[in-house]
Amino acid sequence: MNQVLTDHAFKGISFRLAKVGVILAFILGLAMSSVQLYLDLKGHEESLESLIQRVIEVTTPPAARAVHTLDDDLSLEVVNGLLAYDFVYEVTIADELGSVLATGSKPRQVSSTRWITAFIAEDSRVYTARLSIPGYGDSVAGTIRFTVDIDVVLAPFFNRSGLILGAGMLRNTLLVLFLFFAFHLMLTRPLIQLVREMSSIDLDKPGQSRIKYPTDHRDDELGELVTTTNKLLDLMELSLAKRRAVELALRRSEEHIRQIIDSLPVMVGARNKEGNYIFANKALADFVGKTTAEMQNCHVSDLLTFYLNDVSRLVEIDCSVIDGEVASEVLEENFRSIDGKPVYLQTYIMPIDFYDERVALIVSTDISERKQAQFKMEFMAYHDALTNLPNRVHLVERLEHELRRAKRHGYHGAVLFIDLDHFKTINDSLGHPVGDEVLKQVADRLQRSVREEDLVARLSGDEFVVVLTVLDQDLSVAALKAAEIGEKIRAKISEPYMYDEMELRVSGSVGVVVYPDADSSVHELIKYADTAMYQVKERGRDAIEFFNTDMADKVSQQLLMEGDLHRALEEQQFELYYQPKIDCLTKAVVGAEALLRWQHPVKGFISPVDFIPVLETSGLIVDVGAWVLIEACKALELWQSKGLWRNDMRLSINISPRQFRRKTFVQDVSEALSARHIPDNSLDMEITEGVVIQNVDETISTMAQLSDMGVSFSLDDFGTGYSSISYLKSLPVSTLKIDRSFVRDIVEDQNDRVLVETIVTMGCLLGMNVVAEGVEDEEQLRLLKKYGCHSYQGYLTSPAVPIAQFEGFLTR
Ligand SMILES: Nc1nc2c(ncn2[C@@H]2O[C@H](COP(=O)(O)O[C@H]3[C@@H](O)[C@H](n4cnc5c(=O)[nH]c(N)nc54)O[C@@H]3COP(=O)(O)O)[C@@H](O)[C@H]2O)c(=O)[nH]1
Repeated sequence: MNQVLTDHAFKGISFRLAKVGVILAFILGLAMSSVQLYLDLKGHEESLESLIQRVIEVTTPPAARAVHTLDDDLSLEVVNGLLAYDFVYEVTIADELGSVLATGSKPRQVSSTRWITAFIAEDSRVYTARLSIPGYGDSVAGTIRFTVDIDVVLAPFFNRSGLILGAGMLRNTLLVLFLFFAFHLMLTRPLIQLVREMSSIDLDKPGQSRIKYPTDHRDDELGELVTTTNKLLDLMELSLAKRRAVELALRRSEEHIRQIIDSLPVMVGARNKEGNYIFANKALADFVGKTTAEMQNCHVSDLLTFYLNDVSRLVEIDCSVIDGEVASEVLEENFRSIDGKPVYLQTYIMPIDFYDERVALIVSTDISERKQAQFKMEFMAYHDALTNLPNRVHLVERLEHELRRAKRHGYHGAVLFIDLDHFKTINDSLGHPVGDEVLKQVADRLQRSVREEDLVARLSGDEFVVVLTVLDQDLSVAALKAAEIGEKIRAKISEPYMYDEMELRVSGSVGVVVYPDADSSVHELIKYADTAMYQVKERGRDAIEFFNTDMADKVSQQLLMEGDLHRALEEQQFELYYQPKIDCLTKAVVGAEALLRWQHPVKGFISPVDFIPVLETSGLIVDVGAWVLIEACKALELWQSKGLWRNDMRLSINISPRQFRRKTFVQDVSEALSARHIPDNSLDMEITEGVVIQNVDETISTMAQLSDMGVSFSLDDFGTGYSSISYLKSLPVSTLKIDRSFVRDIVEDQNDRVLVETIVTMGCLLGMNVVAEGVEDEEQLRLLKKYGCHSYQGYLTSPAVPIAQFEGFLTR
């Protein structure tokens, strides 16, 4: 403590002020003393000169006399007289010729001030006076010369100067001491007290600490300092309270944000450029099996051990995002969970400033379910749901690849088109589950019959395609091998199938085409194999047939027609003809069927029997069917406006299965109906059993929606297909149409008569209208009337005719 005080004393303001005072006093004292001494010195100089003058005045007359009289004694007396002065130490009297008459000297006094005298004046000074004798004019009789010791002359000056300087020093010293104590008492001590008090302030509670006023300093600057300091303490307390409140709010908000981030179902983390996690939310920590605290500073490579991609690449991406080389990155990350399941994350990486560091913010979402669904969809897009075999899309892609490969390497492969014979019978008689089981077993047998590098695909229903890749470089050897494998496949298909202890038998018709075949495309190859397969069917089924040139002609004709049909739609070569439907009893017109006609610009009229199947296979039937719908509505509006159409009449249009299955079909019909002012319930749609049995539930739903719009349904070609009462009951069908193949031979063929009668009875029992088509003569009509058939259409009354002709018919 004493040391501190001593330190304070010498470093304190009092000492420094005293020091400054002393230096100033010293400088001032020195300056004043110097002036005073200088003036003193000048005074002395003047006194000396007047003394010397007086000495010369007193001494020269006797000295002149002594020279004049050559009186040595007198001269000596004068010399001794001068030496009597304490400041004269050498005297010489000489005549006019310079001969010394008398001389004298005395030793110089020892003096400590002689060096000062030499410094401020000179050591000695020589005076010479001319000696002249009164009455002899100005003639010089001789000279008297004496040397003055200046130090002796200045001795009184030195004495007084010492006194002045000593007194000044003493005064200054006393002044310093006084100032030091005064400053110490009045300034340093109270300041030290203030410093002590300030050091003892509790900085956590500045408002509770008070600085005391030093005694007798309440109203001066120190008092002011204390008052200001106390106010400052209050302000500090206030700002501390505010800061604490802000900190608390910040902490709470941080906790809330943390809670929110932890509750997010997405994984949020932040990694620095070294790949260390500096933040992780709960979802992320859970994902890697750690706590959020444990995640801190963990390196990405230590955490993502079950990561299936390249971890070092992650760090590279982080760095490029942090350095701003890329704005952000979206990755799909692939993991394998502990139980071996694949886990997919979609991860966004973007830069953020996290405290004082720029890091990569990682936000990952688990997209495993979406990915699985996507894989499933991708699989479904390329595979058949029943057999899991590749579907048509897959087949086309793979065959394109194989075709290119075969052309490049100069070898041959083969496409086998397989269709099961009478498979429909199994489906119809034993039900779809049995049919499905057979199809699965066929798929299995096909796969077992070929190599792994070959492809087995299911096109639709009971149609399969096998691609035999890399058979041989020689065409005939390749064809032979294809025939052998085709035969093996056919034999395998013919083996019995077991279902619920039932033995089922199915055969297969196989069409084969060897590729590459000229410049045939994949679609052409499939078509060729399909054509060859049809050839087998026509020749009696359960065999193999290779595609040949006759078939090629047929196919190319079909392809040509496809092109013509595209143009026909664009160039409006189609026309609708109308065939009246007649009430069997009253012969009144009860409606009509709209039938499509095509007038080819070169080939003339082409039968729908030839072009409708091409429209179907090419998919053009959808656009053409839409055109038919619009044209029919237009006609209905016209007839309504002309008063030709009665409210109980219906116009039927044919709807192809492909058109009916369109997702937008209901909407297309709704738009077509609302675009025209047509009578309510005037449109009828003829659908075949093929439409219905593909998906009964969906068909019922579509039909129900259309029924709500006033559309009625007729089941076309009834009797040629499934003809099941079970689905007839559940369908909103109002009319059964007896196929013209049964009407044609009704007069001659007992079986057809029975069949037609059964259909009519069944229709009546179900409360449906029954229409017979293809009625060409009165006998057929008579029988139909007899069986209770409601109406008919046929050449007996009118074939399908152009609209103008039909309008004439309606008018009549
Ligand atoms: N999806 C669509 N299919 C359509 C459309 N227009 C016609 N078709 C279908 O084409 C097939 C052949 O039709 P078409 O050559 O027009 O034959 C129809 C009649 O002309 C014919 N018919 C009518 N009366 C007689 C007759 O007394 N004798 C006889 N030999 N033939 C006759 O029958 C056909 C009507 O068939 P259906 O539709 O089953 O009532 C045919 O399958 C049409 O369906 C279309 O726009 N879309």
